[in-house]
Amino acid sequence: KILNEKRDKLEFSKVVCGYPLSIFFIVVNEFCERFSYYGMRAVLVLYFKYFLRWDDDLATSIYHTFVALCYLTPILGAIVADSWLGKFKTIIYLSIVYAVGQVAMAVSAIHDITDSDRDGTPDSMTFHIVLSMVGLFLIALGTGGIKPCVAAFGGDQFGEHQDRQRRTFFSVFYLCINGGSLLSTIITPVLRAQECGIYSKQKCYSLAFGVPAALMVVALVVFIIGSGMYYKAEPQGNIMLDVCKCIGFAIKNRYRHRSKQYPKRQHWMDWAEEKYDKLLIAQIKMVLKVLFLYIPLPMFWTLFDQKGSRWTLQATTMDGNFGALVIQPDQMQTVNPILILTLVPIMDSLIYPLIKKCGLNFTPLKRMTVGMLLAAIAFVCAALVQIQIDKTLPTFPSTSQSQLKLLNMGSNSVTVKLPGNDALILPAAQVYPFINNCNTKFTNLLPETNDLTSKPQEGNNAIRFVNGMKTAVNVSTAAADFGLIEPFYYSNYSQIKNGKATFTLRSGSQSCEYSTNFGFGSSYTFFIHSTLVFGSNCQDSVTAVEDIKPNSVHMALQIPQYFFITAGEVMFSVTGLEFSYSQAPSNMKAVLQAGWLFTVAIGNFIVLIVAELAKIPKQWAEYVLFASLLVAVCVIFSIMAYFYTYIDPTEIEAQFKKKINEDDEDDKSKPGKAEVEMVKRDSIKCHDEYDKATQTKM
Ligand SMILES: CC(C)C[C@H](NC(=O)[C@@H](N)Cc1ccccc1)C(=O)O
Repeated sequence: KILNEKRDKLEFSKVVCGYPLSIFFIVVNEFCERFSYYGMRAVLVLYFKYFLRWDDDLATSIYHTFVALCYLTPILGAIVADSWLGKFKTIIYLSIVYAVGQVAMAVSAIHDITDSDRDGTPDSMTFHIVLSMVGLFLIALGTGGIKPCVAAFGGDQFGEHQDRQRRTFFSVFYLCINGGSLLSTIITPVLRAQECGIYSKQKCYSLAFGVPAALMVVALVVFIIGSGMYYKAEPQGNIMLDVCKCIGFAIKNRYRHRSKQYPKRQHWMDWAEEKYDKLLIAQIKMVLKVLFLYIPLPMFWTLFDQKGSRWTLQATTMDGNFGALVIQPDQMQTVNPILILTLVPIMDSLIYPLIKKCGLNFTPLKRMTVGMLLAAIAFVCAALVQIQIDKTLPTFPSTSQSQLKLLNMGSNSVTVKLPGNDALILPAAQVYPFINNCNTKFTNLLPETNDLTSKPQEGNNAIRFVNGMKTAVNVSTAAADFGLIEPFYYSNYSQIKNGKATFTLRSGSQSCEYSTNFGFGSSYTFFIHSTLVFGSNCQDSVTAVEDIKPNSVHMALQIPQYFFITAGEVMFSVTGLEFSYSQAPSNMKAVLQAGWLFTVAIGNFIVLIVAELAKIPKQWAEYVLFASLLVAVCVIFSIMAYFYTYIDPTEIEAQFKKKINEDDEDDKSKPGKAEVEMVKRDSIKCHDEYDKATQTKM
């Protein structure tokens, strides 16, 4: 039967350069699917915030819940595939669900549908919220459900002696994931920035969701085109139910025979032998061994997934000016897929063969251990960068202090005497920041509200104007309106992006322009002199007073941490994907892929919990804490890995099946008591063969 299976696999698809042609359809499907997923994800928070008008907290919570759900649903997909529909049908049905979800998202983002008064804003937000939540649920079900199936289905296309090709397939598969995600994270934000609409023009979220929806349909069509070439392993009944029942029986039976009079068995699962097939017991042992090894793995993902949160926040306090190119903080994340696209081929064709040539046996579990260490190094790099950033941050008043800023609006310097302080000379048009304890009282000072207590967000610059003229002045730019500023009063802060900004100062029908350049994360108070003459150049009549310095640590300093985390990802994730396939019994390939993805979900939950619980005041210390935790987990993992013995599930299954066939034949000729004895003998023999097949250690 096994030999037939092997022959079948090769007969199903044409072979090109030693690879089954069917693989082409699977990797193209993965490319389009990841484009669809990451493209939609790239604009999701902005959609929540600006289209559905949710606040930051709600938008972030729903976003993380959605991501976590996408890594929990693989379990569902895997059970359906391995026990009921088979991988092929599961991929088809869940891809349809997925595409419907993406279309629902695109439709939910058409503001014209409920904009009956045609003012550009939806009139029934409930419609858009409900439709988008249904859409997200279907997407989570679809993307998570097919994820373990597509990888395992790809692995299934290879024959038993195509280990090398199968390893290369998993690398190419990973390249496609990152190629798709890289393209979409660049393209969909551009689509979102377009304006579209029937009655009124608004930011085009429907297009930003519509293109990923179209790509998901393409993914489905490509997968169906390959249909005739795939090797489709049949599902073997409700395997998960059998597994649970078998484990339950083994535990119960062990408990019933807990007294010392009963001889011990090699493995606690052997207590299921009275009722269950030896092959099933052996398969469960294989799965449990791998799942046990997975226990420390979520810690890697905990660090890995902070790229999107902590590291992006770190980038907002850095300078993204790369000469001709200005990088926004969230665009730094694209460094990860770019590095994947370069590192995977380098590792596969250079580093791993070189290590092999040096006579070192760089086994999958060793690679994963090194991957974890590299991720820890990435966090040490992040901590070092953070220390540099902290040195450039302004000092803000603590909770027991207050800050006073004195601005000399006159044209001469003045002497200021503050209670309990020496007199100071304040030059014209200058600000003097003064931090004092709250119990010091100042009188006769202009009350100032809404001053900054932290660096401006997202690399923006916080700008305000102080009017030193005797007439009210209106100030505006293309990006912000500061409104009418009364004489000797100040405007609120407005957020201005980096680059050149031109401000128009207007009084009645007269106006003049003032231009200046901004970096990232600065704050300025622009003081309008009393001497300003409208109609002339007002460049010399406005003084920029720097409240907070622009970010001076360059974003390029984040590249080493991205390099190490991505090198770690290549060693850990690409290897783990293949390891989960190769160590799984034939009827539980998708289930083990889902187990692997489950470690990603747990890692994401740990990020949420740690972010809430561990309120470490210094960000660099938090990075060091995470790095240390991963090193500790890595030590535990390497010990566990040392005791792990690699198996060849196909060989073990073949031996068991052979024995069962022989037993069947013997059954016909030797019924009765002799048969029981022989099964016992064979069982011992099978265990010996199992042991022989599991010789290689870490
Ligand atoms: C976490 C998943 C198991 C692995 C995989 N993700 C990646 O390969 C990331 N490098 C992709 C990426 C793209 C853009 C920004 C950050 C990460 C997956 O999605 O299957």
